[in-house]
Amino acid sequence: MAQLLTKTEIHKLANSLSGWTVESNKLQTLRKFKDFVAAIEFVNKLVEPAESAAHHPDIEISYNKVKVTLTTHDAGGLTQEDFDLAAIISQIV
Ligand SMILES: C[C@H](O)[C@H](O)[C@H]1CNC2=NC(N)=NC(=O)C2=N1
Repeated sequence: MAQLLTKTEIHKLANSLSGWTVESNKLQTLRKFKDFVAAIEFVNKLVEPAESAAHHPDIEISYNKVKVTLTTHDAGGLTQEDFDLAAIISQIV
C-alpha cells in the first residue's frame, strides 16, 4: 500500500500541480462544462486512467460541473498515487 505523504511533501507536490486544492487530506478540482452531457463525457474519460492505476477518484456531478476528489482510502490520506492521478486528470479535456 502507498505511504501517506508528510505535510511538507504534500505542500511541495501541490505547488507543482495547478488547478487543484488540498482540503483536509484530499486533493480537489472543480471542472465546468457546457452541459450535463459534456460533464458525463469527462467523467467517462476518468475510467480508463483510474482502472489502469487501480486508484479511483470520488466524483460529484451537478449538471455541468464535476468535482473530482482524490484521497487514498486504504491509507487514510494523501499518497503519491493521488498526485500521480491528479496529474493525469489535469491533461484530460
Ligand atoms: C485493491 C484495490 O487496489 C484498492 O482497494 C484500491 C482501489 N482504488 C482505490 N482508490 C482510492 N482512491 N483509494 C484507495 O485506497 C483505493 N484502493
